[in-house]
Amino acid sequence: MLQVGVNGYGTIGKRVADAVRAQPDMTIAGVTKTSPDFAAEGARTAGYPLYACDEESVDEFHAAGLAVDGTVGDMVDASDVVVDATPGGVGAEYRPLYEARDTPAVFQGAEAPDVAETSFNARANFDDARDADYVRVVSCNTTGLSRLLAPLAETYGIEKVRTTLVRRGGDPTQSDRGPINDILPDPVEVPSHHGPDVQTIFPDLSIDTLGLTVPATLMHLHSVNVTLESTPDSRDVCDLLDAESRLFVVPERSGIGSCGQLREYARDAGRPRGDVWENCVWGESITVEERDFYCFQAIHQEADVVPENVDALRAMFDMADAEESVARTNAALGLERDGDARPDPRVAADD
Ligand SMILES: NC(=O)C1=CN([C@@H]2O[C@H](COP(=O)(O)OP(=O)(O)OC[C@H]3O[C@@H](n4cnc5c(N)ncnc54)[C@H](OP(=O)(O)O)[C@@H]3O)[C@@H](O)[C@H]2O)C=CC1
Ligand SMILES: O=C(OP(=O)(O)O)[C@H](O)COP(=O)(O)O
Repeated sequence: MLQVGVNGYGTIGKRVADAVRAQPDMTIAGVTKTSPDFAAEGARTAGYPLYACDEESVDEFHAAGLAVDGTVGDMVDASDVVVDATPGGVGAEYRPLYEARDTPAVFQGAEAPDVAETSFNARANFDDARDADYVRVVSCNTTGLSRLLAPLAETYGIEKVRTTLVRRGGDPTQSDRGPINDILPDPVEVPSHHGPDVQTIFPDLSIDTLGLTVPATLMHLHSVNVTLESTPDSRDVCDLLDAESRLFVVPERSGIGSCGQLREYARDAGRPRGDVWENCVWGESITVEERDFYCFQAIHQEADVVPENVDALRAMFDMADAEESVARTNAALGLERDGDARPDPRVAADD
């Protein structure tokens, strides 16, 4: 069993911890918190060994009646590998501590790419992380784009990608973020940072991205145009995408027309926290005109990178190949095609 420590038990860290614990070949050695709040209590209730970020906060945890097993360094000592899910930039500050203890680590998307030996997406470049000590799982938006572009590139070839990313203003817990009544070019520079980030996965890809931020917390929504190197039929592309385990091609007959309905669909299916681990590509939006492919896809920012972190661990420790790891992760999470009885996207509402 691979012993995994999670440094930073926030939005991503707590989900990664639960996903790791669900796997047959890895377990949680511990999680860290800076403050003894409800999430720290939740970690204790979940049965995770809990560590404070430093000696000062150990006292705070004890004063709050929460037992801790030590500090971050103690957790690293108890771990074969750390998933660092601290806020952007903090992970890079921790890398020397991981190195000093000879402990590999997985970093997240807000870290600069050079925090790690390679950036990672299970569908696109699993093998690049094989035997690496430091790996960075790309951001939720970059993960979503990589999953969509990989099958298109392999099957049809890609000449150029143009994408507008409608970004959620914050996560549901982030009441200090916004906007609350506005629409922002964000970042205002063109291209946005997402294109270069996708190029950390597909180095030779020609891609332009624009970002804007809206008052929503549910999901990001991408408007995608890809100029292909061949001229497939829209139905063939729909079938190609539908065959991908982490792409949910939303069928017309499902009546799902919004991000809110996607999240409700996940809650109805009993998904933990109502998480949507897959990209959600609206089937009706999949259109090919000559060599131009178009679609809308929604990305649940709190969830899509979670299975990717699990696969990154397997790649680093050579525990499975890409196909086997993705299948194992999906099965353990309940992200399987048959398991969630998702309707066939090719069956229209009036068929
Ligand atoms: N939220 C999102 O939409 C997505 C985020 N990511 C990436 O994941 C990473 C984490 O983001 P997210 O989970 O949203 O962030 P959160 O703010 O939700 O969680 C960060 C966690 O790190 C802890 N922390 C803060 N400072 C330290 C420190 N010095 N030492 C140890 N722990 C610390 C916090 O502890 P405490 O709570 O006690 O303060 C908190 O538990 C970022 O790189 C982000 O870009 C990737 C995809 C999507
Ligand atoms: O951490 C994230 O968003 P945030 O930095 O806006 O909180 C998500 O991964 C999205 O980031 P991105 O829009 O820079 O890809």
